[in-house]
Amino acid sequence: MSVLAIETAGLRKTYRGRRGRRVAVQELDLRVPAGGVHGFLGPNGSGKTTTIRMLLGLVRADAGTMRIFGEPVPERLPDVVARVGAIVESPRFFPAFSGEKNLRLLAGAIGAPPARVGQVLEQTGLAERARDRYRGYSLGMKQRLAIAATLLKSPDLLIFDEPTNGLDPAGIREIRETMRRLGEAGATVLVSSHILAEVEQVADTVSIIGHGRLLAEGPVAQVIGARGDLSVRVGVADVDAAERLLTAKGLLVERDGPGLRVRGTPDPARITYLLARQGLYVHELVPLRRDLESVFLELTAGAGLGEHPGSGAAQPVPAGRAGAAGEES
Ligand SMILES: Nc1ncnc2c1ncn2[C@@H]1O[C@H](COP(=O)(O)OP(=O)(O)OP(=O)(O)O)[C@@H](O)[C@H]1O
Repeated sequence: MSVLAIETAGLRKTYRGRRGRRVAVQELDLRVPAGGVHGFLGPNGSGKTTTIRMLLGLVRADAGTMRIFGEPVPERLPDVVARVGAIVESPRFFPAFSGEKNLRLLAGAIGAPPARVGQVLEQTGLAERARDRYRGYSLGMKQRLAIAATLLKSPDLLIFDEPTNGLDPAGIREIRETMRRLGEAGATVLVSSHILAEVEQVADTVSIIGHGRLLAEGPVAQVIGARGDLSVRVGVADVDAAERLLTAKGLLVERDGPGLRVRGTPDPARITYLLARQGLYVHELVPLRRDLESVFLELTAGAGLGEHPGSGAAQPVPAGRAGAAGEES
């Protein structure tokens, strides 16, 4: 079996403050395969940042073990740190210098070859604006420059904590494309987020946490597919007759607006056949798949997270994505 990029077992962290103890991470077993993009998902306050900070040796764990590329951390962090690039907080750049000059200075400071600067500017899509001053950059460009900076030392593992916070849709798309390129080039990208729509399109695998515990993990398709059935939306003129007929044939049918919804992963071909045989012709037949957003809501609600105000678990499904019901496959 190949070595995992990140592996934690029984990880636990409790903060002690004036208002008592707060369990941030509990018995967390995280497994991030090497290569590709891994979404680390959970509502606000579910323990993502704490986990990342423990992995990077910025916060001490109370219990459990952690490995990066098979090396126990924080003990062996000095041995693996050269293979890890992370953006946990916004890095500082000189506003009056260009993006390129900022990266040259940084490359010199960390001993990265100067030729690397041009490469990382290309990788993050900043080459065209490389000579512009940093202070004129959009938020998305600033964030991409931060990613470029972490790429200078050619890390095998990149850790991004909520990298799209505060970005507009164009900025979000740029970051997403950058992550996808890095994952495809063979790096492991761990990206934390509470906004699933952003991660679903780019992640190969995901871990979903709530209250510091792992709720689900695996390839995106598997995490979605393992939970619940697929359904088919059926548009037909005589809805009553179609409903009676399909129900009589043992299908799970319910009304869905002007049409019907057939649940239980039915075969669309069988639906058209049954209806057409009785002269009921289908004018719409849409297989609907669940998306990660609905799985996430279900999981976090099940963990008692769904009703927390501001928990992020109750993120409204963005316009144009009607959750489980609205995604065409
Ligand atoms: N330094 C700290 N002292 C006390 N409590 C903390 C500290 N840092 C985090 N916490 C608490 O630990 C819990 C987990 O927080 P954490 O920041 O790890 O979650 P998160 O999933 O990254 O959330 P977000 O998406 O909001 O960043 C929260 O309840 C938070 O209030």
